[in-house]
Amino acid sequence: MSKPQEVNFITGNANKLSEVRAILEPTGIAVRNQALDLPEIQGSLEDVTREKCRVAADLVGGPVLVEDTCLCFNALNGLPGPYIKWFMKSIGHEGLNNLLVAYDDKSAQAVATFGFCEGPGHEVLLFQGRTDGKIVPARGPTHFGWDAVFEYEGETSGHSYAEMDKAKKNKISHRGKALDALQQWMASRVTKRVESEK
Ligand SMILES: O=P(O)(O)OP(=O)(O)OP(=O)(O)OC[C@H]1O[C@@H](n2cnc3c(O)ncnc32)[C@H](O)[C@@H]1O
Ligand SMILES: [Mg+2]
Repeated sequence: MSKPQEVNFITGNANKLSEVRAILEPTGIAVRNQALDLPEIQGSLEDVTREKCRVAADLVGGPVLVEDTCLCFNALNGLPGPYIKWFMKSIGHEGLNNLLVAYDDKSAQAVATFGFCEGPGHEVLLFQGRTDGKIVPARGPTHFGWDAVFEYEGETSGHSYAEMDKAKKNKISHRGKALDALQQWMASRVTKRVESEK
């Protein structure tokens, strides 16, 4: 019998946690949580997550899952990117729109990069998901970060993330896509373990 699947998701963000639970738990992966304040270095999206994950594994002394979210404006060569949290805090939804006033190109990409690490000293594995959209004046509930100013650019475009119901957002979101990749990797790991136990 293979062990039940579980991840210890290290985040202080309750909205992220509830999306990760809603996406992973129906696939049979239980999600535990520890809210630790992890350092977020300057660097590429991948570097930020890799370092966050390495530190989390050291602090916890066991397997951890972390995630870092970026919002990249194409007209600004990818900025604010990993610094979106600080931009949101200091200039808010209106400020994010104002950053693009001088440009016709309002397109943006939401990027989630998850890092999984077995424990201290182990390699960090990355799982990334990207969703295209554009920056619009805020529409819909404003309780989760920049959800209200990110308009999804897919089949059901015309809706901001905040205007979508959760199931819909999770299906097409940067986070949903990254977790699909994580879940596939976890499933293949179980298959390998079962084979090796035969
Ligand atoms: O503890 P951690 O996991 O680091 O949680 P955090 O809130 O610090 O999150 P990040 O460092 O990844 O910063 C990303 C910022 O983007 C926001 N954010 C993350 N995912 C989002 C989503 O799906 N929709 C809207 N805003 C989001 C989040 O609230 C932060 O302000
Ligand atoms: Mg953070």
